[in-house]
Amino acid sequence: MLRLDAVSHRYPGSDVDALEELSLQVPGGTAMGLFAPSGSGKTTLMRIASLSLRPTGGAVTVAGHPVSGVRYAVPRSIRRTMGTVGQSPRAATSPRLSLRRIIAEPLSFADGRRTPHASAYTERIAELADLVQLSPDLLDRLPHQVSDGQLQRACLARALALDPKVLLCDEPTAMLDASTTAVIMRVIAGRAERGAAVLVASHDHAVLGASCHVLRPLGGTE
Ligand SMILES: Nc1ncnc2c1ncn2[C@@H]1O[C@H](COP(=O)(O)OP(=O)(O)OP(=O)(O)O)[C@@H](O)[C@H]1O
Repeated sequence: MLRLDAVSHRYPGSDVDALEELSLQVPGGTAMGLFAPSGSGKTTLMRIASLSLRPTGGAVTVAGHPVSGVRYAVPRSIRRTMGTVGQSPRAATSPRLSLRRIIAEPLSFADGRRTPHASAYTERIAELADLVQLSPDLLDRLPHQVSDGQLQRACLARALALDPKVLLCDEPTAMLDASTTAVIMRVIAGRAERGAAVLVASHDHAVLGASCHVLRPLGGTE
């Protein structure tokens, strides 16, 4: 479960809040769609929810653990239950890693390896590629050798590699065609059916409405 209580954020040097006292709760088994027009603070919120940005006010709780302390962290065991997908797969991947190694990243790091090690996870990578409908012949290509949609499928496979209990997606289908959008949103919604707390932010109401049980506007009431 993911919970945000009165979370606010003001960037240094700014005199307005990018995000103002937002509270929401995403229970396990729920896909919540957050309808968020451009500039409304969607990315700020998703960075806070994924613990990559410390809010200037309010509190975040992941799976019952309040996030706190100097490092603003949760125990590694909890951190590993969180998966994230961003809007730009190119910004989220190393250009030097094959898709196979990109998917192997969380599996490798969870096992204490310092670099992604695909050959140790052949079966799991094949299973994840199948889930996101990424054909096996693409797995040995580098990011510049595949389309944005194919790379985003690899990013989603990577986010699902450790079976996350919380899945956070910031505009996961921005710039993708309709068929890739449908696959990606179906897989994301399927994760909620398997018990995860899923939060998807998008400016596209139709995309959210087709896949999320709960829809709410950013800044609106729950
Ligand atoms: N690093 C930053 N420093 C100062 N202001 C920022 C910074 N990042 C974002 N902002 C401001 O915070 C507000 C919210 O930005 P955010 O990126 O969260 O919005 P968004 O809803 O994701 O928009 P978009 O869909 O256009 O990416 C905007 O007014 C933006 O200009």
